[in-house]
Amino acid sequence: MPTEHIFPTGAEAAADLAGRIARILSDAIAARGIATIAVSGGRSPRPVLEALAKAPLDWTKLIVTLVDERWVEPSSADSNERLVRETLLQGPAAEARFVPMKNAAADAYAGQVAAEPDFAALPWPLDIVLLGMGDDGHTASLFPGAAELPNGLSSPARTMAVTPPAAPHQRLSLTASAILDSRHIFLQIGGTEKRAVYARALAGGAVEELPIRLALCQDEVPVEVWIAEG
Ligand SMILES: O=C(O)[C@H](O)[C@@H](O)[C@H](O)[C@H](O)COP(=O)(O)O
Repeated sequence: MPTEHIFPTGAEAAADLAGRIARILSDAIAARGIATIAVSGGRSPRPVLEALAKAPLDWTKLIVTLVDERWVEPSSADSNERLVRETLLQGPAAEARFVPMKNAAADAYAGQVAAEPDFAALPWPLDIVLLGMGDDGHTASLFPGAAELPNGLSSPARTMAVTPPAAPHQRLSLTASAILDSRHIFLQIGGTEKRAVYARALAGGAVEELPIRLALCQDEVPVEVWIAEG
């Protein structure tokens, strides 16, 4: 059962989440000399990443990567890499080592072949995986109905390529096993629709129906959820 942190607004939830992330990363650096975080894209993480960038961390000891990426140029407004560079990797935080997902391959499938060694070489388990969730219950780029979903849920690889059934761009994504090879999973949700999907996911059922269940319906990795009521 996840630990829930409920706030009236998204801004308050984001500020609290950023503080929690900073404390865990600081403890990881103190304990192991290095800390790793994989962050999601989309709209929700922006205020968290902007607040985290201001945390007084030894950024030279931090590895930042992505939970998933749209197969677009990093200059694209749809790029998760661009989101991270514009929000988190600013000021002192720009000293962090960033491991991108997008590479020069023509598509996400060739891109996955090129990216996998870089992700396999990360110091697993990751300290934090920051997830979001779509209204369809997807997380990362593990989309219900995607042809690649069964592989994404079972593969021992760290990354997978996927063509979402109803979202733009091919994607590169962490697999379920990579997401679960972490010390902390944090999920950020807000709004009525997502809170309803979250409640359905918690009630149990097939992970293929609501892939967020891969994180919510397991007891191996501690999961905390930041819920904005507004
Ligand atoms: O690349 C992406 O789109 C994300 O990684 C994706 O999994 C996201 O977390 C959800 O789609 C929620 O997105 P919002 O935070 O924008 O609602």
